[in-house]
Amino acid sequence: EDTLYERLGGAEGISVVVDHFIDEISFDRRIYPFFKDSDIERFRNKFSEQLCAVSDGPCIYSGDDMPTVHTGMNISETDFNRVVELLQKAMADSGIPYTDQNRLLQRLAPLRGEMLHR
Ligand code: HEM
Repeated sequence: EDTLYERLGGAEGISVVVDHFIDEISFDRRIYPFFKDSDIERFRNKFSEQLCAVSDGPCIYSGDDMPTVHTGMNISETDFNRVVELLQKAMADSGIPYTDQNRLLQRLAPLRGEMLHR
């Protein structure tokens, strides 16, 4: 059986999704302000690594933990839902099938409590 990582297209597939995701963020009036002073190359790198790791790919996440990263941002449910929507859009635009989109989102969902209202 394929791993979710393989179903997403491996490193190449994830890199396409993350490019689309960063594009979506940069055009989004609600979410862009959170990122305006961020090092986007670092974000690209660490977020890709995290997607690889949670989808059972050959990566070990080397970024900071989720509470540390998102503390001080005061992220609301609406902000969180919007980011999920942008990631969904990025996956759809990358040709990831709907069921695989949902599989990935299900694996990220448990992290929600680590970033809200901090
Ligand atoms: C499931 C949802 C999310 C995941 C898996 C996630 C994951 C990550 C990861 C892996 C990083 C990079 C960490 C590092 O540099 O070591 C990061 C950074 C960041 N995230 Fe999230 N994130 C999520 C939701 C959100 C939301 C909802 C917002 C804001 C609305 C947000 C705003 C940011 C910002 C601004 C950075 C850059 C921080 C910096 O400049 O140092 N994230 N996130």
